[in-house]
Amino acid sequence: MGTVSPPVDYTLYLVTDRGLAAGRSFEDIVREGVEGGVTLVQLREKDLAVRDFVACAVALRNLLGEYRVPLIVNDRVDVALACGAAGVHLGQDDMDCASARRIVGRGRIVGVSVSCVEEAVKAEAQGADYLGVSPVFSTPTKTDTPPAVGLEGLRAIRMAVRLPLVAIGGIKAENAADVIRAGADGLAVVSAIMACPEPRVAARTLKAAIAEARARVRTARIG
Ligand SMILES: Cc1ncc(COP(=O)(O)OP(=O)(O)O)c(N)n1
Ligand SMILES: Cc1nc(C(=O)O)sc1CCOP(=O)(O)O
Ligand SMILES: [Mg+2]
Repeated sequence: MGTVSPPVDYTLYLVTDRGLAAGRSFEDIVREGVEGGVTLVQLREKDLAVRDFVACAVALRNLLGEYRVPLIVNDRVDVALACGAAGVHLGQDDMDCASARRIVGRGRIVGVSVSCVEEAVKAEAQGADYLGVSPVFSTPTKTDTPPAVGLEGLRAIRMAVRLPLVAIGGIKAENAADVIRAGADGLAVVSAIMACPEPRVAARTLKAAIAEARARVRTARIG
C-alpha cells in the first residue's frame, strides 16, 4: 500500500496565469502571493510545450518548497509526476479521476472540477481528494466553462459530498464571505492575485475575509 497524502490547507488557492503578469516577474507574483497567505498553488499552463511545462513546474516547486506550500499541476498527470508536485488538478475533459489515481497512487492529491451534483458524487466515488466547484460566478479569465453554478449550486454540492470544496470563478474579497457561507472550504483565485499590482496585499485581504467569514459561520453554528 502506498503512502497517503498529508492534509492540505485549501484556504487560499492560487491558480496561475502568466498572461496576467503584465511585464512583471511571474515568480515574484507567486512569491508575493504566498508571503501574503496563499496556502496552495496550481501551475496552469495552457500554451507551453511539455518540456517547458516540466521545467517551469520544477522551478515553481523549488520556490514553493521554501515556504512549504504544495504545488498542484493543472491538466497533466505526467508533468505532476515528473516535477515531484504534490498533486494534479483535472477537469471534466482531462484524464478521468480513477485513471489518474491508479497512476499517482494515494501519495499525491487529485483534484477534480465539478459543476453539478452528479459530477461531484462521481468524482468522490472515483477517489478525488478535493473538488473545484466551477465556475461559481462567471469570469472573463476563463469563458469556455459551463454556466455559473452560483451560491445555490455550491450549496447543493456541499450537501451531496464530504470532500473539501474549493470555489473558483469570479472570487474576490468582496464575495468571499458569501462563498464560505455557502459551504466552500477554500477559495481559488486567478485574477484577484495574478492581476493585482500588489499580490501580497491581495492575498492578505482575501485571507482576512476568509478568516472572518469562517469565524462568523462558527459563531452562527454555536448560537
Ligand atoms: C481549483 C480548480 N478548479 C477548477 C479548475 C478548472 O479546471 P478545468 O475545467 O480542467 O479547466 P482548465 O483550468 O484546465 O482550463 C481549475 N483549474 N482549478
Ligand atoms: C481556471 C478557472 N477554471 C474555471 C472553471 O470554471 O472551471 S474558472 C477559472 C478562472 C478563474 O479566474 P478568476 O479567479 O480570475 O475569476
Ligand atoms: Mg483542465
